[in-house]
Amino acid sequence: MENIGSPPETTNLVDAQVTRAQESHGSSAPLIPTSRLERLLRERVLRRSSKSYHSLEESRDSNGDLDISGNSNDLYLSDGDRGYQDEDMFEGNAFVKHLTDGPEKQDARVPKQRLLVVANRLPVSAIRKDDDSWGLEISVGGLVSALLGINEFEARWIGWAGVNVPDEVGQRSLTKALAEKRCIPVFLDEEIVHQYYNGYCNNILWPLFHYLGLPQEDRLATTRSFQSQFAAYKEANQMFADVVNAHYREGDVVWCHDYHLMFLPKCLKDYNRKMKVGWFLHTPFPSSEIHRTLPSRSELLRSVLAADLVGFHTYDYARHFVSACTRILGLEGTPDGVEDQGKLTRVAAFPIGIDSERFIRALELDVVKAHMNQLKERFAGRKVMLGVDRLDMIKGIPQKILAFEKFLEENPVWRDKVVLVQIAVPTRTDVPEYQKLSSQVHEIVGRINGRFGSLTAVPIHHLDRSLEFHELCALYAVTDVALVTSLRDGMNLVSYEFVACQASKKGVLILSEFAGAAQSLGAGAILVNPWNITEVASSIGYALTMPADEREKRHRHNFTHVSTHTSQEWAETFVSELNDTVVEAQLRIRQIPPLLPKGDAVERFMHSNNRLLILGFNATLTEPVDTQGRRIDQFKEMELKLHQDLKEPLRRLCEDPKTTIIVLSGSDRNVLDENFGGYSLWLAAEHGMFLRRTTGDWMTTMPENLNMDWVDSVKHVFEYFTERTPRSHFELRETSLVWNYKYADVEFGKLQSKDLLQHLWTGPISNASVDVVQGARSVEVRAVGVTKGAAIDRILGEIVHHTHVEAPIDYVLCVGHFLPKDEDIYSFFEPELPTGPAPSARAKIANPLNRFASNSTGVAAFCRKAPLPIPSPDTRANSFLGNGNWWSRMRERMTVHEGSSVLDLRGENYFSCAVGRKRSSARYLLGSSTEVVELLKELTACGP
Ligand SMILES: O=P(O)(O)OC[C@H]1O[C@H](O[C@H]2O[C@H](CO)[C@@H](O)[C@H](O)[C@H]2O)[C@H](O)[C@@H](O)[C@@H]1O
Ligand SMILES: O=c1ccn([C@@H]2O[C@H](COP(=O)(O)OP(=O)(O)O)[C@@H](O)[C@H]2O)c(=O)[nH]1
Repeated sequence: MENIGSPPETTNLVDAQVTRAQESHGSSAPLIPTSRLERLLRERVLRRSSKSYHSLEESRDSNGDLDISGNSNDLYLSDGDRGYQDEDMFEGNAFVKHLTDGPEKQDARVPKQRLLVVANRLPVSAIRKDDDSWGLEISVGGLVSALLGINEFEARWIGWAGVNVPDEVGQRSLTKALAEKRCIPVFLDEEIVHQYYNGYCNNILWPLFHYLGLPQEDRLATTRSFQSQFAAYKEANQMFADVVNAHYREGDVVWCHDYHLMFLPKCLKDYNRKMKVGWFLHTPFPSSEIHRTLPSRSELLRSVLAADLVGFHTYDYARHFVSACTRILGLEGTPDGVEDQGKLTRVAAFPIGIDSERFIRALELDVVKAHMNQLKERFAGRKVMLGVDRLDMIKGIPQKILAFEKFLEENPVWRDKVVLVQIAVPTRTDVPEYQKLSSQVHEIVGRINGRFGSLTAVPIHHLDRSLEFHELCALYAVTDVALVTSLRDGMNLVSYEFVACQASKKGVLILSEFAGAAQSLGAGAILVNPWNITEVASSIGYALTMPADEREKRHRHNFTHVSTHTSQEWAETFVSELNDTVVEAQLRIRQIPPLLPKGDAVERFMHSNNRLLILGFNATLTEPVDTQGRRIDQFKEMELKLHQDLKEPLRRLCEDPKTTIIVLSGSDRNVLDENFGGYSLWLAAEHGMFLRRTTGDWMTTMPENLNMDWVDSVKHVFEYFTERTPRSHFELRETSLVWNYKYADVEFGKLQSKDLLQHLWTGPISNASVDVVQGARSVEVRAVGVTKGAAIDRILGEIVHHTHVEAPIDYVLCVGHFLPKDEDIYSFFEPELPTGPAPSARAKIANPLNRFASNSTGVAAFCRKAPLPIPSPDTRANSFLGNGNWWSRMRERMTVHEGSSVLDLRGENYFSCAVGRKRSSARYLLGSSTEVVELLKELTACGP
């Protein structure tokens, strides 16, 4: 497994894993890996040692001797039904062996985890023989081949049997026949198959994901419109989900496969959010620029993101997916995956492999040897070149044949010394594009054979059918040069299988650089661009004449890879990562503060006598912005406007004599004046640097000697980057500057912000007393120590000074979408809060009395003895420089005054609440400003 970035440490999880590993392996050795990487390494070692033990055990015959013939693995599809040619495909196959064996025959030492594999296609396709009798044939394709290698789990396979079964009798009998193979059918009727499989899957998603673009929408035929095909796609996915839900048992792992089932993770999680759901894509995931052309682009991405773990064959595909989520959905891409409101979907690369042993063992079988002899005889005196592909436009079959033609054209001496055997397995034959391809290939092959063939031999042997397993192994083994020219290919297992069968011949692999396999077999193969016919033709010449020692070295390299990166390991790694991801997510959730208990907040508000509401502005009291896949209207969004629905409740709260409201914002005075000028409340602009009661004038709490000399040069840097970063902008405030790249291209914006920071640090602010505050998509430069938390003590002092306090403040609600730097405001009221992000602890503070709570004598500490003087500029400067002197002095002066206290706050009457954030040091969370509106409405309902 290759993570798309460096993984975080997960010690608790690791401990659990280690304990599990120790238990299951009976080891008492101290295994204390501290990171995910260490754990994976450790598990790999354990898996390998356990595997060699198991394989030794399994390959011993009854006499205890080693049996490498493979004959002990003889398998068949159904009792008394051993006549199908394809049953040989199951030869030595781990999954089918597992499918065939009952649980009682499994290894009793370690209970296996139940795995529900959900793929469009079952490993077997059904053929109806009679009303209630069925023949089962192995399905062809890389996905089936790979998954057949799994035997570590107690697996069930859920999928479509490739046949329409409209009648109940047939459905019942097929279900029964498949149950013996541990397969569970999803019955799709003809119309759904037409729209979902032929239509949306194979006519839209498949070409798009392979960079062939979208087909023209056919407006005249409703069955060929995106809309109806997408509707069928969703319907089919829901049908798969219904079957999964019916068979799911708590603790099962559900592994969804491929582009057919992108909607499935969401359907499953909607039904049961505790289900462990993984999704793996077997095709490439294209650049986000391609994916964004798809009309249902956002819905599909969001549905996939419902999974816990999302896997791809290569790092490139994973990167493209993350990039599509950031660019199209506006979500955060992290080194671990995609984050949405604190929920992380892990995204990683898990390159698939094959069950190499199965191929190696097969070569020892007499039947395979016999096939090899026949082939050698048939092609005696000629070098054999081989292509094995489904007849699919992504496989580049015409390009391959044209390159071969060019080679023959340019190298007449080879014309009777080489043959190209092309196995083109018919596939998706109901899709018109595939029908066209078939005619095109036949036409080219005919032309070339006519041109270079003789009475006794033709240069191209083209077969429009699949081969049985033993024939295929024999063909791989006698081949001199394999030719894989996919225009795009998720992985391409044919290249792996060829390598596995070449232990003695050490033939050459010519491999398209656009196949996922190029990442793993690129070192030993000759990589080509299949579109460059000249290059492929010359590579053919090079391969055919390659010296033996070079062939040997190249082969050894690839053989090592193929025999160590098996499908088994691939599946085990994915499932083990999925298990871990779920545990990690649970740990993460525990660290997220709970939602604000609104009822409690309202109830306590109602029973209090003097309430203080501290409210942020941006994203707290403004209209929510929907970035979920919609184009952001930058123009509208940049103009901060008070939420329409908030106007009335805010007005009523302001009229309440028992409630004081402060709007505390980073925005400048004008913005606050425009929005709140008509209300009776306190405004604290620029993080509290300016303060006014709306009935009075602005006061500046800014120290007179505050050095702002840096502003011009920072402004210069910000201007420079704004000019060079389309759709970024900057705000020049009186005490700070903010450069915002929220609307710019995410990745470019991030790069530019790194560059900008470097310019700042090495230039204008290198010696200035400033703080640089990085937001999710912004960089702000402020005078040092300016934070909302640092300002609140001064603000309170001013308010106390200007207000006639009849009863002590006994209720505080502090709500905002604040930057981490400004979250010090939350802890201002509870100094015993731990500084680290451990909000769960916050909810259960042992001492309900905070710093302002009554002391043992019942007298609050925050009381005024005498009128509070406005601090001098010097003392203000101290306050803003964050040394706390001013505050301590003020507190010293605020002792008992005629027996009444100014603030008497108990822990349970304090509600700090972060809006639209998951990671916060606030006690509670609210989802968005819409929920703030609801809350304030409920508070007004309490009446004055
Ligand atoms: O089921 P079909 O429509 O007949 O198609 C057969 C399979 O084709 C695709 O295979 C992919 O998976 C391979 C294994 O990961 C990979 O090596 C190859 O590059 C892919 O093309 C498809 O993704 C499967 O779902 C189909 O079953
Ligand atoms: O006559 C054939 C030809 C091919 N295959 C199998 O089909 C799979 C093709 O997988 P690949 O990943 O190369 O491409 P896909 O067809 O999945 O796109 C391989 O496992 C082949 O062994 C097969 O079973 N019978």
